[in-house]
Amino acid sequence: MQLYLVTDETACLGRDLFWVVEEAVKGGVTMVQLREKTLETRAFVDRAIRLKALLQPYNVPLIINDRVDVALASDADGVHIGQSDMPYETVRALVPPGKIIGLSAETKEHVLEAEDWDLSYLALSPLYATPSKTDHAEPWGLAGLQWVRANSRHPLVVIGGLNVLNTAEAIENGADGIAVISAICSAESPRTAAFELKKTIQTGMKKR
Ligand SMILES: Cc1ncc(COP(=O)(O)OP(=O)(O)O)c(N)n1
Ligand SMILES: Cc1nc(C(=O)O)sc1CCOP(=O)(O)O
Ligand SMILES: [Mg+2]
Repeated sequence: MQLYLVTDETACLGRDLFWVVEEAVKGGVTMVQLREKTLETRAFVDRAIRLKALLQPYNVPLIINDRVDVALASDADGVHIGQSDMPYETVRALVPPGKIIGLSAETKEHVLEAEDWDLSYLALSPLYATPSKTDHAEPWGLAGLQWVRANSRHPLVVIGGLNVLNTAEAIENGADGIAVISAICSAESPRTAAFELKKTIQTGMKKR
């Protein structure tokens, strides 16, 4: 989850979502989340199955946002849940061992509660304000990220407003990975954008 692409068809500037994802993976994306907030269930499952087939040859895991049923139906690699989604304990009971479970943390209480849970990663939600998700919580900022790093045992992903200019500071302050929509989906070349982000992450890692 060093470079985690979250999909949003509306951010793809009219280009095919599968093309954008494959270009991004060729550029260095290491995990992909299918995030569909309006798609009906059957179309969501179909899209997940198609995306899984696309990602498999690259060994890039597919995560499904919100919907454990869609993750199971498509044999995705995992699920991402937020604070208004299915509770962690229920997800843990439904998802087979070995699958990825990621959780959004919006507050310090969420971070501390998650210490007892078997998570693959914790996402700081959001690091910075972003127009890509208008109902997001109060941004953590770098001071918040430092607090989470000091108080969480989980791998940390930051999401919200990440781009090539602020990725290094996030990594140097404790993030293990970044998750993005617009920095890749809306880039002229999703492949080049992913390549540049990945390079910045790796440079940031060497500095901590
Ligand atoms: C990697 C990652 N982090 C955070 C979120 C947001 O999840 P959530 O708060 O449940 O909001 P929605 O994305 O469902 O609108 C995410 N999807 N992925
Ligand atoms: C999907 C999502 N979740 C967020 C959260 O705060 O939990 S912010 C976000 C959108 C991130 O898009 P961009 O990279 O374009 O800022
Ligand atoms: Mg959600």
